[in-house]
Amino acid sequence: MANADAAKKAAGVRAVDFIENGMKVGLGTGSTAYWSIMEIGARVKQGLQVSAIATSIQSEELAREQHIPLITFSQFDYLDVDIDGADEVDGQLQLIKGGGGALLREKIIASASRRFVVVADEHKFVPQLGAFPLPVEVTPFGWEYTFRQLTAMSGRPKLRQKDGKTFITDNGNYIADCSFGAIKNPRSLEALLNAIPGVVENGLFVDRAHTLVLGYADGTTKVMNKI
Ligand SMILES: O=C[C@H](O)[C@H](O)[C@H](O)COP(=O)(O)O
Repeated sequence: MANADAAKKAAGVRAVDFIENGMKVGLGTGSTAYWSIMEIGARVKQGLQVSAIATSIQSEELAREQHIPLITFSQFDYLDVDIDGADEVDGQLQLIKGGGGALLREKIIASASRRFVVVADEHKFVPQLGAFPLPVEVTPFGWEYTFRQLTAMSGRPKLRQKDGKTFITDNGNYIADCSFGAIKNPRSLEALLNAIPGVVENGLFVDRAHTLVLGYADGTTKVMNKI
């Protein structure tokens, strides 16, 4: 296993220790959350009882393969724990997410969770957010106008492509990958972006994470809690 994968696996597996019997759980998206879903599946086979909701179609399919019982929003008021990855995380546990395009469902599920545990390899931990392009989910209707608004904010938006086509999110929207440079005030940028009518959501997760599990290439982990 490559070093980065070992670090992701270590974080993803360790985070599952926060799940107790009977809990309602949010399942994240991406190559780190993958390991959490696999570990939850393994523990379900050993008798752990959980019910879960996924942050993407991809993770939902993986959960089904792992025989993890799934629930819908009509079946719960809140989730006990959400375990999800990040593209960048700073010392205050503020995040950039959405590298896989799942940010909207991820933010709804993080918001519905009493405890949001972020899993990441050591390279995701940064002194300041902003080197990773900030994903912004926009409606296809009027996207060119919305992009002009993002450009006016110095966001330098790029329409995300995949396999030579425009990338479409699970919600039928586009992604603008933006470069704002170093993000000094994530809270205000998150709010300013969401004030643009064609913006559905953006990948800044401010004051949402409670716990960070960082994984290292040697298989060790470090747990940090929001102060
Ligand atoms: O949209 C994708 C999510 O926000 C992922 O959790 C994030 O991109 C991190 O993914 P990975 O663990 O694969 O680096």
